[in-house]
Amino acid sequence: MALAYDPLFITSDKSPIDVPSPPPPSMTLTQDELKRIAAYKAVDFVQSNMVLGLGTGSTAKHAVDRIGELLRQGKLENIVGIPTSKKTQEQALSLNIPLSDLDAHPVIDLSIDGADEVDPCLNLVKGRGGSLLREKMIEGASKKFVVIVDESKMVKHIGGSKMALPVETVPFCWKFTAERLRRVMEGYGCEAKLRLGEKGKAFVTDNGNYIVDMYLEKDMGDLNAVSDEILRLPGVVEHGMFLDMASTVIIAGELGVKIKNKHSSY
Ligand SMILES: O=C[C@H](O)[C@H](O)[C@H](O)COP(=O)(O)O
Repeated sequence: MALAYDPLFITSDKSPIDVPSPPPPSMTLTQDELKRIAAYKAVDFVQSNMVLGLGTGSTAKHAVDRIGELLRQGKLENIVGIPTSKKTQEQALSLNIPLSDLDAHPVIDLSIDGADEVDPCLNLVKGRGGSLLREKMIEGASKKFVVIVDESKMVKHIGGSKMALPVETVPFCWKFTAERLRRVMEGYGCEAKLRLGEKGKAFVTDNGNYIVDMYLEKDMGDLNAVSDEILRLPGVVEHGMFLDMASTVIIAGELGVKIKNKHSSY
């Protein structure tokens, strides 16, 4: 379905316009509508003949829907999608988006995906939906990585939402790994909890692993140092901090759409 929304304005970090006049009260949008606006804007970057990383989650779902719609209408041609999860794979197949994988396409033109947190340097937290490993592999292999969020995802620092920073771990002795993780991050007031899925059992990722969610009280400061320490733990597969990976972040808010590009000052 076409989006019946004409953004009141679009600002980018190349534009000096940052504080537009507020929309009329009747324009109040739901969080899902904001996600869809950001997603549709990102799909403007898609061109025919591209290899695309297809993200996972409630925001990326709108982008995948839109790509399927444009393919069906013949406005896009010869697209190859690389899905970041089994769920996105199913969605893309249902929309007849041709699919492949990183083995066949080790370089991706453009990936579009949501995020759980975005900090002022465009570092991200991802994986609250459980798909961080495939996302990191695919988005890390992308020439351009466009992140789509509603404004609620913007934080002052990573972990700032006080919600989970996910870490994918092997199931073998997960408690041991969770405790090692907690110790690595205890200086930031960290709690580590196994993510639970259906019927109170451990949530299992697409890769057959578990997720330990880290809840932080304080700013971690040097994210690269913390990342290195986490990745050095043998039971850890990957964590949900996506550092210096996003090229562009599209933020949809009540007052319009804002586009932030990597390495710009704002
Ligand atoms: O594991 C899930 C992914 O990293 C999602 O991209 C992230 O959680 C954002 O999801 P949503 O768009 O549903 O907020």
